[in-house]
Amino acid sequence: MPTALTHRVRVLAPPGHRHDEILTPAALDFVGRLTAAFAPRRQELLKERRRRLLRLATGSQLDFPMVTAAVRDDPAWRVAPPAPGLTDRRVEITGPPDRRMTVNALNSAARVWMADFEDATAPRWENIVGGQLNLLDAIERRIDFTTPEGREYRLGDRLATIMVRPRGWHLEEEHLQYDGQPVPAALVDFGLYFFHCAQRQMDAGHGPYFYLPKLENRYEARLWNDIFLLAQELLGIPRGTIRATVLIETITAAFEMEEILYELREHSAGLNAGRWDYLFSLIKTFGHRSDFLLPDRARVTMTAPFMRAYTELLVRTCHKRGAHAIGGMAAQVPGKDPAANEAALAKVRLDKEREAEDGFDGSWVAHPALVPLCREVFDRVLGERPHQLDRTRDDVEVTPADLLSVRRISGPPTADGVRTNVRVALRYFAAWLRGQGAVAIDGLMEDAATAEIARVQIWQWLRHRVIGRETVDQVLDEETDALGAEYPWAPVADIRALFERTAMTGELPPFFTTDAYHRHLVRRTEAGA
Ligand SMILES: CC(=O)SCCNC(=O)CCNC(=O)[C@H](O)C(C)(C)COP(=O)(O)OP(=O)(O)OC[C@H]1O[C@@H](n2cnc3c(N)ncnc32)[C@H](O)[C@@H]1OP(=O)(O)O
Ligand SMILES: O=CC(=O)O
Ligand SMILES: [Mg+2]
Repeated sequence: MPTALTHRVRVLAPPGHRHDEILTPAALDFVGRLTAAFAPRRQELLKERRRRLLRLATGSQLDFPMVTAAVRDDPAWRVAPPAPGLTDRRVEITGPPDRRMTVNALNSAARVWMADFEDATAPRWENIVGGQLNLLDAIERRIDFTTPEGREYRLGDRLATIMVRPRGWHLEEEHLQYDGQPVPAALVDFGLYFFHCAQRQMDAGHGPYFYLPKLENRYEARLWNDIFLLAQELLGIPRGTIRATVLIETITAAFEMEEILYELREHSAGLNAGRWDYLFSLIKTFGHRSDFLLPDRARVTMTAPFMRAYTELLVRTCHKRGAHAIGGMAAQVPGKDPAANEAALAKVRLDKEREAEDGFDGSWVAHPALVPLCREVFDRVLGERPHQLDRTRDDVEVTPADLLSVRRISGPPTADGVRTNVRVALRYFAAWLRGQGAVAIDGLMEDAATAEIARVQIWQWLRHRVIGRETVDQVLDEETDALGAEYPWAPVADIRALFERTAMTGELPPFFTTDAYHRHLVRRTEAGA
């Protein structure tokens, strides 16, 4: 590599156990190079996000872009063929890369494990560096451990393929700075993993594989592609080794699915239907419009016409281009009560059956106990085939109006719906501030995406006066008290203030995570390593 940039990259955090194995001068230099090359473009794209949001708020219409019609109409291009370990993706488990869950996920019999630095991780510095260490240790097969209670965690023989999801473009990593500015969090997560594990993964017969979250348009996909090209070049890894599945989880990206595949075509591993952020994005983008008023979250299911339009278009687009279409996350997780458990499994089964029948090539589960269920459902449809890319879904025709036909399921929120959103948001915030990015609340998996829905729904209902401020204040009082009683450790005043700032203000803050990160998770030291 050319001259080192190490002196321009600084770690502003107290040294942690084994952090020096991840934050090596060479790894920091690599992240610094990516930052130098791409941070300005990221800034520009974030500005464009804000400009577009404003245009959409002031009457501009969403449509499939005219300027890229030639890309959509050209029948010739295809994405790269599936890379080793990514041909058969019928079951994918997701979760944060904490040590115990890393072993459990890899052993879960899922084909793929999405190691998540994003929706399922609260971005405390220890979680970020610790997650990288766990990945490295797992790939090196030195992660086995025994708990003080004598429980053994050992990697088995057949492990899931690892795909890493870095944080989204909106987040920054305050504990790592380049020329005195925080490094884009996405480049920290991508860069450290790629630096340490790309070659190791190739030696083990796989490769450096990623999930890319919260993209809003084709330019953001192009940015990732350029990052991949430079990263491969800097480390002497053959061009086209990286593979990435893009989550279609913003309403604007849904209008550019084909273009996103095109931009990433030599590194593409298909698209995933990230339903929770998709709903969040829809409310955030059109929250000011009364025709986008949504009812209780529990009523907005995947069978709503606009959600079906989105998933059908995703399968059609992927298969037209030889790319895998991966289904999303049913939120139900197994619990201790047998009846509730049975009901949860039945709901997950229905969800996976619909996806498999629609043509998806595999889907996500949130818990190891759901792996057999998802596999069984996809086995039934796929049989011996590794995927169903041959199902081209030429029957599907989706118009912009179909993607935006929210009005067809509208209706007023119920008292239960209001309480559930307040309760979930407060409880999730408590977990997140404590360093846990995914939790089970009342039998449902909650993570950053679902918590975002909870708080923006309250904002939207207040904005359109379908609920009154007094109602929310009263529920908030009750639920804050309940939280304090149940979790005496929780900083209830901070949590309540976070809710008020992100759900009860005139102007909707784009993400609760950016606010909460800066106020509560940053522990910067000026005299770091
Ligand atoms: C919108 C989206 O982006 S979805 C994707 C992001 N979200 C996620 O990835 C959430 C993933 N799931 C989870 O984090 C967890 O399942 C939770 C938090 C919802 C529930 O976790 P728990 O309360 O620990 O569940 P439970 O007690 O039933 O776990 C039983 C065992 O399964 C393990 N386990 C549960 N979920 C997972 C998982 N996703 N990956 C690996 N292991 C898991 C637990 O670690 C525990 O292991 P142990 O017996 O060795 O201690
Ligand atoms: O990341 C997945 C989602 O549903 O959001
Ligand atoms: Mg998401």
